[in-house]
Amino acid sequence: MMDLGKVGLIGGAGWLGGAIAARLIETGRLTPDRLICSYRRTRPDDDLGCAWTTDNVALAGAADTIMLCVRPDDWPTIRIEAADKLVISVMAGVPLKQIAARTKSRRVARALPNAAVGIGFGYTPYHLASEDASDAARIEAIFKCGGLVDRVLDEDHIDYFTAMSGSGAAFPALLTDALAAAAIKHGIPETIAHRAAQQVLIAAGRLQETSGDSVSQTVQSFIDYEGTTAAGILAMRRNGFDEIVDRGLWVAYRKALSMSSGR
Ligand SMILES: NC(=O)C1=CN([C@@H]2O[C@H](COP(=O)(O)OP(=O)(O)OC[C@H]3O[C@@H](n4cnc5c(N)ncnc54)[C@H](OP(=O)(O)O)[C@@H]3O)[C@@H](O)[C@H]2O)C=CC1
Ligand SMILES: O=C(O)[C@@H]1CCC=N1
Repeated sequence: MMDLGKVGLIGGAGWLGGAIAARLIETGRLTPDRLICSYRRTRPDDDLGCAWTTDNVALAGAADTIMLCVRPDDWPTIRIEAADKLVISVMAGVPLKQIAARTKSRRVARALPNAAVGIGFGYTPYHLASEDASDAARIEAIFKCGGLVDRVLDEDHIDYFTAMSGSGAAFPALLTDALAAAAIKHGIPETIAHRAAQQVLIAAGRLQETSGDSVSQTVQSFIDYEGTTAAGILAMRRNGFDEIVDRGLWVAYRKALSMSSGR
């Protein structure tokens, strides 16, 4: 197993930073003495056993790999020097050139996990500025603790994935909520409608995982059946379902691009 050295998470007390920290320890990928996390206001009451600090400069000095897990709005307040260290940002929108300029590191990467990394079902695309194979292996070793990982060669694709897979359960939940709302409108009691819709969502993920089919094949097999589901799918598509999803992701992607001051 690759030795990751010391890993420092700036913003390790947050939603995503906390999920990554917990996963690194729970899977045994890092021993607690190899993990340093920083917080701003409140030290989390956790049982990870890692070191906690409010001093990001000290964290950057002690860590071999530094992960930036603060909100894009807080990025301007982070002043660290990290020459020769691997710096991985999970921040939405902040471009690599800004991260390299601010940290003085040439070993910079962007990764875009989603919150499901905390339960090992995340998806993390990453983009690395250099061709350094050992840095790529290091990034993959970190994020494979939390699910699937892919390298993308175009930084713009990280911004697109910020909107798409970065939203994690949000868009499937949105569809599920719409299913429940439609059933409620039809007169089905609220608790039953939500219970039914939620079970459909959970089963969809599990079936997809075990069937070996792609989602396109799943949709097509229902269309080919030519029953009630096919009628519903075709009506949703005729009414702009695909265009609405495409438009929503485009707006979220543009929002990601707008989240950094320097672009
Ligand atoms: N949540 C998600 O699913 C995803 C998030 N991201 C990205 O990950 C980043 C973090 O998001 P998320 O975890 O949701 O946000 P949170 O607000 O939950 O966490 C951010 C954390 O950073 C802390 N923080 C801010 N400034 C500092 C500082 N100077 N030193 C130490 N800690 C600091 C905050 O502390 P305090 O509470 O005290 O302000 C907070 O605990 C964002 O850039 C986001 O775009 C990317 C993909 C998915
Ligand atoms: O909603 C957000 O801004 C964060 C970043 C990517 C996914 N969630």
